[in-house]
Amino acid sequence: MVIQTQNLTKQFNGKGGFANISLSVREGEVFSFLGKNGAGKSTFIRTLLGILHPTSGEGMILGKNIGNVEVRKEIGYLPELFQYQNWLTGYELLFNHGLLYKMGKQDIKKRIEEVLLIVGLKGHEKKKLKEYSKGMKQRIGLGCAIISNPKILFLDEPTSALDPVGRKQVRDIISDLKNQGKTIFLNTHLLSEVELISDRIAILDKGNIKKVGTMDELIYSPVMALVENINDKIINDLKKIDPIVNISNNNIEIHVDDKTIPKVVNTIVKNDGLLYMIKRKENALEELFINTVGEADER
Ligand SMILES: Nc1ncnc2c1ncn2[C@@H]1O[C@H](COP(=O)(O)OP(=O)(O)OP(=O)(O)O)[C@@H](O)[C@H]1O
Repeated sequence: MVIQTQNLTKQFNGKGGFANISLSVREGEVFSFLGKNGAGKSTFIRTLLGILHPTSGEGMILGKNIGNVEVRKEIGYLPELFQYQNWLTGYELLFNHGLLYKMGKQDIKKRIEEVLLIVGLKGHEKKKLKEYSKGMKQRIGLGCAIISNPKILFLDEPTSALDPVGRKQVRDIISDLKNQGKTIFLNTHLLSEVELISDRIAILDKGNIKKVGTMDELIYSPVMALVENINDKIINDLKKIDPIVNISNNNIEIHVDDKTIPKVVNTIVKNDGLLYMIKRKENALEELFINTVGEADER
């Protein structure tokens, strides 16, 4: 486990923050923290980074207590709404971050070349940040987070302010970093992002963890079929595949894995059902999220 917490709590005069969080993050996984505004996501990351002092409980990163100076070198952090020094060039920003990590100048220069390729900004490094688009700024922010080639990356809402193209670019970089073996802890409230890149998810509500698991563990997303001529034979045969198959009007809702879908299709068609469409139900994560945290306003 690269990150481990035990009853970790951070509150501000007994309020806000998060409470009694016990979780483990495995090496090389993308772990997403999902929660509404004000759920406590940023406070959790800032506590793990040692920026905030915990109220109680324990946290370990790479086997050392949170806040340990040696461990900080192994951690990259992209804060939410990172403030860019617009008068600097991309190159200068990366260079300054290298200095913050106390890297040697030659090492920084070498690493900047690698980083520019990873974040797709090669050729743009001499431009001032004020000329960068939002997406480019977020990517140079990611570049700063990985300048020291850290083992763990904490990314706080890295895609929230971006358009779909910018989001995909950042998502692709996150996938590449995961493929390089980095462990990535991601804060987000964008459910679509979570579905696309996370290995495991924790849902946080008002400072408490409500659910943790893989997508498959958390979401049971049924397959929906639109069928005319539903008859007893179809119903009986489908019940043999899934005893709790749900049928209403022309809709069939059945719980099967992908490999079983052809069998469902075959059962419908061979019994004279007219199959117009079959697909897995969408928004399953959204449903789970809303059922877990409710629709009320933030605290
Ligand atoms: N320095 C602080 N002093 C007092 N309360 C704080 C402080 N920082 C955060 N809080 C409170 O702690 C709670 C969690 O805030 P936090 O910023 O961690 O949430 P979040 O899930 O990251 O939200 P967002 O998505 O809006 O960034 C909120 O109620 C917030 O008002």
